[in-house]
Amino acid sequence: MTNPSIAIIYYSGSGHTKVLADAVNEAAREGGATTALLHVNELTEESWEFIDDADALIFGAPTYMGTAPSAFHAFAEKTAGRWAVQAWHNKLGAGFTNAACKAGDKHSTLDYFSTFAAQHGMNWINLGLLPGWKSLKGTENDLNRFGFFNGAAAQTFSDVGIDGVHPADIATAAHLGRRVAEMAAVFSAGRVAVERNLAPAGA
Ligand SMILES: Cc1cc2nc3c(=O)[nH]c(=O)nc-3n(C[C@H](O)[C@H](O)[C@H](O)COP(=O)(O)O)c2cc1C
Repeated sequence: MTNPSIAIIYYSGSGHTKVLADAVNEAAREGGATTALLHVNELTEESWEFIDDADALIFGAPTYMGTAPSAFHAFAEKTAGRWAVQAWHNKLGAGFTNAACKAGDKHSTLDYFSTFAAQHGMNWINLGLLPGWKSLKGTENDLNRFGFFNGAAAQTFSDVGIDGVHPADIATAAHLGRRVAEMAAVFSAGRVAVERNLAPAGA
């Protein structure tokens, strides 16, 4: 059985979300996946081939004006031809976002990513973590410190550099990468097992 392949397709304006994308990518690799980290503005024919062949796509972008940035929407619109023939049907999908405010309408961006995946007939993998920082025992260093379920959500102050991305958010992003790698392996193995069961006896 081959390793599952995962494309991390992201946008980052000033580099904050790239730090999270790197964490997702590294964790997915450590989880046994073959990965490609792809900026939406730098997609080549090879990138598109990797995306089309991948078992899972992880979408990442900061939240701009309550949704993903226009560059990500431009990427999404370029996939309309694939949508028309459901070329990504049954791939796995997941997402992460980052914003300056604690809430910052990050929810809309994650919802948008999952809707985009649903339009393509993909299966959405959620974050799979209980919320952190929700009682007096919790701290801002908890995993999933903003209590999202649909994906990984981070907060980075607008006046800091890439060193200012919070370690708990980096760890939460890494969790998502590991989880998608694990789910992609389960899904690929399951597909092989189902196909074997469906094969005519003696085949
Ligand atoms: C045009 C624009 C719109 C933004 N809109 C939001 C927003 O709706 N909510 C929010 O909390 N932060 C917003 N921000 C802040 C960014 O989400 C934040 O600075 C983020 O860390 C940038 O990530 P990046 O360095 O990967 O581009 C906005 C920033 C820009 C440039």
